[in-house]
Amino acid sequence: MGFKSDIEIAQECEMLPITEIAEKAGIDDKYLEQYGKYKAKIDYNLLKESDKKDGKLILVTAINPTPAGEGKTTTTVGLADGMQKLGKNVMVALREPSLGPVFGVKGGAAGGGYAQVVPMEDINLHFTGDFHAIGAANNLLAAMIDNHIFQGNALNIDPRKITWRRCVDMNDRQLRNVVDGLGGRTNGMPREDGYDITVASEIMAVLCLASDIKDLKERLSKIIIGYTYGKVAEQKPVTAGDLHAEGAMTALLKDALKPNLVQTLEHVPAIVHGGPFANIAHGCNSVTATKMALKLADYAITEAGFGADLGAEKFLDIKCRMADLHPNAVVIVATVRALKYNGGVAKADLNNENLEALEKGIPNLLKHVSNIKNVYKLPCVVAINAFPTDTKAELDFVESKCKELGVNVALSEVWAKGGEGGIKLAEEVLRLVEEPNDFSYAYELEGSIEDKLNQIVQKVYGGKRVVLTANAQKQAKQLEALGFGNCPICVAKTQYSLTDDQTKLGAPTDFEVTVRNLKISAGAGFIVALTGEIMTMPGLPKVPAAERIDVDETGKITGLF
Ligand SMILES: Nc1ncnc2c1ncn2[C@@H]1O[C@H](COP(=O)(O)OP(=O)(O)O)[C@@H](O)[C@H]1O
Ligand SMILES: O=COP(=O)(O)O
Ligand SMILES: [Mg+2]
Repeated sequence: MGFKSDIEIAQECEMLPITEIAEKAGIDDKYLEQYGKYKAKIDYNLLKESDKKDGKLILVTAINPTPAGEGKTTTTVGLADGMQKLGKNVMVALREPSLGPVFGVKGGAAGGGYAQVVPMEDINLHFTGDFHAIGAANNLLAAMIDNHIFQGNALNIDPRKITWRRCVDMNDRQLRNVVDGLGGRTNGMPREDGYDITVASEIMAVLCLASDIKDLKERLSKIIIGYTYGKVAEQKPVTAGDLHAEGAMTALLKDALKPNLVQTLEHVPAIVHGGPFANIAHGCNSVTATKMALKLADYAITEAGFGADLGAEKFLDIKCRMADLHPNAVVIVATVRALKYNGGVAKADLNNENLEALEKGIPNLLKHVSNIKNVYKLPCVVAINAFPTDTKAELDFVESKCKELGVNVALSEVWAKGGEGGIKLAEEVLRLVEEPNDFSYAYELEGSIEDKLNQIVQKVYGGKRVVLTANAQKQAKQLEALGFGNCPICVAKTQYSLTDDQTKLGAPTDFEVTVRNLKISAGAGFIVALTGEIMTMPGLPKVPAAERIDVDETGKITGLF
């Protein structure tokens, strides 16, 4: 259809110097640490030293997506640009992209079309080095664990019960399960090990929840890396603090702890920080980034990954609860292609008009709308993110169906038109944020781990119950005995389905969700529940996006999208 690519549009942008963006955001120079002309870090002491009243908090989530994603980041940016066109003081808070999807299937995470944050190549690649720092801290701890064992194992760590894994920010299935420490006595102790993608590391979660260096160090020290020898009842958790690793890890992370400042194509200030995925981790940008945007602007727009059953559930039940955040409105992004996908259309046929499949996919949208309105008791609007491949009949059908069903809806054309295409959505959001709301969690923290999982499965996913495997039942008992029973739960689940089976699309009911593993992220303060076949190290597709990326002699990158 001859559209400019995301990177072409981004590279055409005449960015403002980041000092001007900081000034526009009201960030005093003393809090700004420039990383070149168009990026900077913000000292989190700005939060401690500002007494400005917080602005309104808007969450952007979505229906269950196709593998390409439905435009939450794009809508977040375009909505902010639309609000700016209406004269509002607005900022966005986004996650940093991971190299996994950049070189894999989804591509970058800086938005798309005329609704992007820039400089998109920097943001999608090394940015300011935060993910490299997280990887180094994660792997320093891993090295110190194996070294402790090699040097005599004074803490009596059972190598078969080490729960800490190495990490790398790449989709590399080859590293999911490895045996290391080979080569004989002087080269370590042979054991089974494995790598997670950096965004699934607990260090990422800790960085996204920590408020300052002191809090970060305390959280890192609490990380449980494994258990000692002995029967379950006798096993003692071993922490990063037991290994005296927290100081060096904090040193590696001291700059990564500061949020990054960039700008949208229309120069709205954007704070981009932290990047956990929402299927295998908690899926939200850092608390500090969100709180800074709230402190600096009258409207802070943020996104949580994948569909509302994942990112929004964790944003609301984990992040908002831990950080005492109170959202004022929710935008649920829906697309014609994702509705058809949920209506059973194969990926290859998503560009063909199909009103019947659209209708079949609507129940997925209705389930997410019902969750936001009735479980979390928040006002919401469905943003139909218009794609160039959508036909007018399809767009009109979705909009009229929503109206017929009493669903608040606005067409969003921010990908094609930038802020101009987000004005209608912005006007509706500005109305919604003024409505009082009775924000509630899907579950209270008191109660057993199984009970909390049941409430998530029944209320948010629409299923019948959770089933814990024998291994998970044992782990639940151990975690409750260790005093972690009242932690919130971060469910690791496929993003394509409300169930734990990625082939079950639409809005299934009467299903069970099987939890195969429960692990405490004691530094982050939540329990991770692995369901179905979900893995914490994705793999590359048959034709990785990496094959289409290049750079010319002038250093100009092409193919990033
Ligand atoms: N309206 C649209 N038309 C065409 N492409 C779009 C549109 N919205 C988003 N995209 C593209 O879809 C992909 C996913 O968008 P993104 O905003 O990252 O979604 P999410 O944050 O939900 O994963 C990106 O490549 C983006 O450029
Ligand atoms: O964790 C996933 O995030 P996106 O849905 O923004 O890709
Ligand atoms: Mg996104």
